[in-house]
Amino acid sequence: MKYKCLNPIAEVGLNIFTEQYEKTDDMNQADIVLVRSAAMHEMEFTDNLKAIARAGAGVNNIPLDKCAEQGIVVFNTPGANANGVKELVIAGLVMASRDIVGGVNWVQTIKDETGVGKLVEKGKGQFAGKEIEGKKLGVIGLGAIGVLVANAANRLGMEVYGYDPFISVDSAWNLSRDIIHVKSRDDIYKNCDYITVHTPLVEHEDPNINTKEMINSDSIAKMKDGVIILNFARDLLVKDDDIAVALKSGKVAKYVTDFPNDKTANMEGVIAIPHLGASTEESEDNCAMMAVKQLRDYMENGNIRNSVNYPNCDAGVCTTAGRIAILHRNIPNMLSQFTGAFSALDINISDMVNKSRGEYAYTVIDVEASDNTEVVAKLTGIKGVLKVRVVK
Ligand SMILES: NC(=O)C1=CN([C@@H]2O[C@H](COP(=O)(O)OP(=O)(O)OC[C@H]3O[C@@H](n4cnc5c(N)ncnc54)[C@H](O)[C@@H]3O)[C@@H](O)[C@H]2O)C=CC1
Ligand SMILES: O=C(O)CCC(=O)C(=O)O
Repeated sequence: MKYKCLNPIAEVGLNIFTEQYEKTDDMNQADIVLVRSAAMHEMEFTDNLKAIARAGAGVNNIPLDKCAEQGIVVFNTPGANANGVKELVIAGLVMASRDIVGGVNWVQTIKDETGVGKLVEKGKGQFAGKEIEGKKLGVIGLGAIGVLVANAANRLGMEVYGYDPFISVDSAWNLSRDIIHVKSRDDIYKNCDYITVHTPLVEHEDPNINTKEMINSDSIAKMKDGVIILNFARDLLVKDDDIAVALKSGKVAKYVTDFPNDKTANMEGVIAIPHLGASTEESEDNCAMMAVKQLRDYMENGNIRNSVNYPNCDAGVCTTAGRIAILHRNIPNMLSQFTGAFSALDINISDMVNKSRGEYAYTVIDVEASDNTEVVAKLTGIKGVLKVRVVK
């Protein structure tokens, strides 16, 4: 089996591949792809491609529907880089409150003069700031990162407000009881001195689901004067032109972004970090290991864990002679056609697992026959079947 890495993937993860797996530079030869932030929307995928693993959380660089249509399972690695991002968000809170960046840059301008120590004591007043303790922080999106940020800020003495209409049970369990749970984004906007966004980028007509450009002139108008906004999620969550106006007027005191672009990189009042949230040894290792383990389980057993376009499915390890995995549409009458195809060829089904997610479904069938070439051809011809894999 061949794998291609579209971005550098930590060696400790790639080492989990056995000798059954071989690295390729040719996308057309790849059975599986590992990716971080590389843009995949314009790529064409061959029938050979079976799975893509995003070593990270955000999957907006991957065409999920196109992949699902081609029977390509897309995985991500939820939570594996959350601590790395949390730590940088805390740094962002402090950097936006104390002019650390301005001060450090200023020292570079005086470093060759004599009496630097005296100059520092004389000039440091221009970089004085505020403390974060006692201030109000609003966290929009209480997933793996948002929960860690909320709890850490709370431990640093901030009063933390959290908003997430789709919060998972796990996140709810992990959230400190001190976090003030609010029911609308507006409650965050009107109350908080600092606002940090930790949602995926979602474009949707329902404004409660949509996150694209959720920070815009309307939402900013509802915020406190001098608010500080942090964006370690995706640049398109914030409308750049609106933040520019708000920074100029002082309505927004600072905008900290991990996603500088042509506009924000040149904006006064912006602290621009070059997408370093997950760039730690630990996060990169965690993501790579999780991605490779999930890919191997899919390739070797047909199991799906942490997919973002197909249902999760655990069929365990196959103990019979053969295992066939079918990626198909979630429409009526599929299972009866599958079992009919096997019975027409007199093949006994030992076990079957069927799972669905939205428009797509996944069926794993264990059989007592070891040569399943004929039944695979039959299954492939069924309307609504997107891909058939012989796992064993
Ligand atoms: N700067 C960086 O290097 C990194 C950035 N990210 C970005 O951060 C985002 C969040 O990452 P994780 O916390 O790991 O993901 P996650 O999936 O654990 O959490 C996302 C949370 O957002 C919530 N959410 C979704 N739509 C919402 C809405 N309309 N309003 C409020 N909450 C909403 C979900 O319910 C979920 O709890 C990722 O999608 C990615 O874009 C993630 C990792 C690294
Ligand atoms: O791989 C990276 O460094 C980017 C991490 C990220 O943005 C994500 O996981 O969503």
